[in-house]
Amino acid sequence: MIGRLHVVTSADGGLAAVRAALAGGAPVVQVRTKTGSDRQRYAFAREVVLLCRADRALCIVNDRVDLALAARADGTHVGADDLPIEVVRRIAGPAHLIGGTARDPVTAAALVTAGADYLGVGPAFATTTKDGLPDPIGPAGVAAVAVAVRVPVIAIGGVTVDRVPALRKAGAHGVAVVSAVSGAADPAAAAAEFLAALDVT
Ligand SMILES: Cc1ncc(COP(=O)(O)OP(=O)(O)O)c(N)n1
Ligand SMILES: Cc1nc(C(=O)O)sc1CCOP(=O)(O)O
Ligand SMILES: [Mg+2]
Repeated sequence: MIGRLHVVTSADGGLAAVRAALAGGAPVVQVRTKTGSDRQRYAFAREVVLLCRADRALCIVNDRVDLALAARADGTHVGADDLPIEVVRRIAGPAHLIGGTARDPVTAAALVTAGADYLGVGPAFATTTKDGLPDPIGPAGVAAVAVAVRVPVIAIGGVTVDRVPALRKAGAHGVAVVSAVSGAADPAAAAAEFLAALDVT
């Protein structure tokens, strides 16, 4: 089963935050880059893959299965504007982890049928990290998806340590966070606090 804490890299986040999050015990790091040349994005992803390997953590690349495969990452997370999950599966093969973004149960079920190994579900709460998101679905929206699928649900969007219990009660297997870890003054301590809240020791 995939890890319960997915630390997503921040737009301005470099390797220092990734190193610290891994030192704090993060089991999964998601490389989320939206700017830069493919060469730069590949180089960053590859560095994160190597850091994750050294700490026995998984590395997942957002949006781009080509970058994920080039960097030898463990998986790819795709959203509504990215390649369809069945295409990612065809390209990447059966061992590659594939996550999909779902905001409602119908979409969630379709993504699982298409081959998603886990779902990122949100925005659970309001966030300033990403523009253009729909209204937060809250723990109730996360629960609606969680009961509809049999793959792990990872809640994302405005997740803080204090909000973890409500999300776990809603059926979330885990959480994905950008600002609360990658943007924290002490990402190692922040990751460790999340893991404690998630009952991962
Ligand atoms: C775990 C997780 N869930 C959802 C998302 C959002 O992905 P996506 O829809 O591809 O949007 P961007 O992150 O690309 O803006 C995610 N990254 N991780
Ligand atoms: C990247 C992203 N995707 C979301 C979605 O709901 O699809 S919410 C989000 C931002 C999460 O950042 P933070 O932990 O700082 O709120
Ligand atoms: Mg994406």
